[in-house]
Amino acid sequence: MTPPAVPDEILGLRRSIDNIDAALVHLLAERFKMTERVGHLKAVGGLPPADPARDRQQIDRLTAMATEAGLDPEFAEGFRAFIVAEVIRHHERIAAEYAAGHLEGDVPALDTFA
Ligand SMILES: C=C(O[C@@H]1C=C(C(=O)O)C=C[C@H]1O)C(=O)O
Repeated sequence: MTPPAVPDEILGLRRSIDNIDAALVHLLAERFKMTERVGHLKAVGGLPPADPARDRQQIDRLTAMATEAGLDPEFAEGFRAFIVAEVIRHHERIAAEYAAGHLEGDVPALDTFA
């Protein structure tokens, strides 16, 4: 049996969902450019990849924002933790590259328009 046709309203909503997904991908790409540079600056400055105090601030801020926005704060925290875990992996790799002498002290310029 063929399923019923997808109603026009759902098709319209999907166009907006696609736009939002595109914005999320672009925002995440920009965020990773910032955190990549933070990773270089931390490695050169002798700072550890993870910063639990900064994490605490972000959890408190995002939990409040999510609650205010009507987004499940547990979901928001899971999403934040997922991204930060990936950032910390990047920072550990960058630090290891400096430690192995594969990177010198020149921190690559921030390229937000690439
Ligand atoms: C990017 C940083 O490094 C880590 C990653 C963070 C993030 O992705 O927001 C926040 C804190 C750190 O655990 C930072 O210290 O700002």
